[in-house]
Amino acid sequence: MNSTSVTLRLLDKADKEILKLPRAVKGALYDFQHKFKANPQATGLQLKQLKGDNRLWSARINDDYRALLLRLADGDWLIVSVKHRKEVYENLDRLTYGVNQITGGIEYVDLQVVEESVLRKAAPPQPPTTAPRQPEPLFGHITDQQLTDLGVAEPLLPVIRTLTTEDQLLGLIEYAPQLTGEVLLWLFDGKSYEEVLEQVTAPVATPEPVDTEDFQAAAQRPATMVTTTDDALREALEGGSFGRWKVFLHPAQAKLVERDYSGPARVGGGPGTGKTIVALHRVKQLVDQLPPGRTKPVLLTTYNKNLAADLRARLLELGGEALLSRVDISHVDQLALRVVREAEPGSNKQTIDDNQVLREWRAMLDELDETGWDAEFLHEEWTQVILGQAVVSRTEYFRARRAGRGRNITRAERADIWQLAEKFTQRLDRLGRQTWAQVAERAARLEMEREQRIQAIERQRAEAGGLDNIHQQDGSAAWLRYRYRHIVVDEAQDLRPGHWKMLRSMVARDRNDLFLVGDTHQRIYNNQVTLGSLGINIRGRSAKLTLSYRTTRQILEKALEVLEGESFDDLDGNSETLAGYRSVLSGGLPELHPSADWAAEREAIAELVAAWEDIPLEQIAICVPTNEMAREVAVTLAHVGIRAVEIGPDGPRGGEGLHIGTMFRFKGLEYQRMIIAGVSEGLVPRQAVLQLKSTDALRYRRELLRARSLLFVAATRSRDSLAIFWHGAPSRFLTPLLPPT
Ligand SMILES: Nc1ncnc2c1ncn2[C@@H]1O[C@H](COP(=O)(O)OP(=O)(O)OP(=O)(O)O)[C@@H](O)[C@H]1O
Repeated sequence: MNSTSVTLRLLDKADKEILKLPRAVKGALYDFQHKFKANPQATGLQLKQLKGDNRLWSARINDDYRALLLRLADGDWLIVSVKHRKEVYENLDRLTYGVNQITGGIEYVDLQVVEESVLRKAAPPQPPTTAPRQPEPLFGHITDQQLTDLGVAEPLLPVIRTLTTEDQLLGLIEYAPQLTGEVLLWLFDGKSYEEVLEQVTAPVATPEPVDTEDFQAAAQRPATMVTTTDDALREALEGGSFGRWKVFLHPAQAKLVERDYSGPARVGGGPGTGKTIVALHRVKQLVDQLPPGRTKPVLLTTYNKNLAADLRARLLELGGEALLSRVDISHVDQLALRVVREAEPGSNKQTIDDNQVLREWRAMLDELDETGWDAEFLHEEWTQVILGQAVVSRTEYFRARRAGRGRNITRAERADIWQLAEKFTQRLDRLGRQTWAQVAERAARLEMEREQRIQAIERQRAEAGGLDNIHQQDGSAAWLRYRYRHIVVDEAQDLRPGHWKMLRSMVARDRNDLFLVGDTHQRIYNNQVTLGSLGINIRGRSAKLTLSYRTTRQILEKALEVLEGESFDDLDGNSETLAGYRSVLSGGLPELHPSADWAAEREAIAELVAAWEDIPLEQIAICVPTNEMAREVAVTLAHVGIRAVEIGPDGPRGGEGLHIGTMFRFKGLEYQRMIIAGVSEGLVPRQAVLQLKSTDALRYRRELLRARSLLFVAATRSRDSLAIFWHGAPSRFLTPLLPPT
């Protein structure tokens, strides 16, 4: 057989089995796959068909272990399992495989293994006290036909019928195909057949009719989660660093990554559903389709520096230096600043953050002895209405829309605000400072002008029958063209209107131009936009991910309660929900820790962290409402010898230790264990927000929503466990989590 024509793939879940193998066997498996690809018929491999089956084969890894392989076609093999020699032939009739009729993906089930796993989780027999009650089957209300229609693997139906406890169900799910697990858990959580069909099954169903005998076609479908790359297999064998996300995309994720979009596309979805993962794979997909070159035609951007650094690290993991060399990774403010500096090379203005801007507003109001307006209000009005709508004159400001701004203002008040805003702009200019909102708006204007020049050149070129007119080019003599071929945006919910206008003008309006991922439930910077009005039309190209890979079901349920009663948008003026949002991960309920006062709360936190001896410190994070509280917790921890590093705007400030910071800092991050501290009334939300209730009802609602979203973001950073601390009265947001009084 020709060695180059042999493909060897590894089925999802087989890699999990492999991770558990003894070290020596892993090494042998690595050698095995090389030998197999070179020549499956080599005598040492003892490749043989299993009795009574035309597709299942076994091959020798070493003296004791065998690989079980499906022969998909000539020279096309799929490893479905690795087993001890003795177990291969014992329960042959219990090994089943097939093509799922709904997803069209290949599924492999070892009934023996599933049943053992269910049994391990079964409750020990109870001593006969009173007449034992027959436990209710978990899925008595659903027919076999319904389960198969939902995509449950048929061979598992008899075992599913025996399930009576959640533990048994979790035992089954560990070894069942992915979709079976998702469907069963969602039904177990009380969702109806129709809901599951719509939210779990339909998104992964294959549109074309499935030929269940065509294994080769099935292997190509996203629902068959396989890896063929050597690197991925090697990493799996080495354990530890193996990132499953690099290889086994969920079919719903894969569809979004691979699709050809006729224009801008958007992917939403709750925390931990893999939006960032999808964005990274999308970048790779786009680069793979470009001709080779030395430029960076793809932009990957996100909200802040810390997150951009994280994207860079993950993209490097996914595609190595070759991929990185074609991608510009910048956070969106940095990008805007670059554009502004390019246009004003001599300028050395200092760019200041929101806190500094507010201090400047206050200082100015004090100097003017102006008590009629508060700094926060003026800052927002200036940023969102004046800068946000590029208002340049008093007359324009009189006409400007103030939707969503809360209290109405009279004409006289508008005149007053305009005057203060002008004074403020002059003051910043005089001080040699600018705000990030100003930078974003300037960058947007510059890029829009640039785009107009490009379009004018293109028009002229078209008129001249495709010939270039050198005089139309940039002063630098470089060809003036769009900065990027494709733009991918993470954390899209927090970008400002100026950012969007800038990005829109940086890429030609073409297929696959913009790809945005984000979750408006996690919006924490009050930058609500309607993309359509900013020239970004996502209609018909919007999708949602629903399966969380990070947060356990128990934490997810509680985190969602924090948001109850609020409504959210889809970045385009319509509403969006987290319907279908779920997890197949299971763990403990969030722990609740009340204390009498702040000092006692800090002691309690230190005590809990000290008890987590076996957890690496970098896998633990504590988030608190204010920077000062972060410092105070760090001091208390230091007293008991626990090192903490603060997360600043650019990420952790050096050194090793657990991470500590305000809730804002945890956007986009994840930890094994998470502590949210200081969740007291008056701190979450801040007292100042509560005071708005009587003065500015709309702003009050907006700030309340933002505070909820912050808590939601914090709560969904944890993979395994979440502990919530407070002192005095608990935050009003915790009410649904507290036991009824
Ligand atoms: N297909 C997958 N296989 C394995 N792990 C995955 C997969 N997709 C995502 N994950 C893991 O789930 C976690 C969350 O993924 P990611 O950060 O992309 O989610 P997100 O939707 O961007 O979250 P957030 O909105 O909270 O920032 C990560 O640890 C990631 O590695």
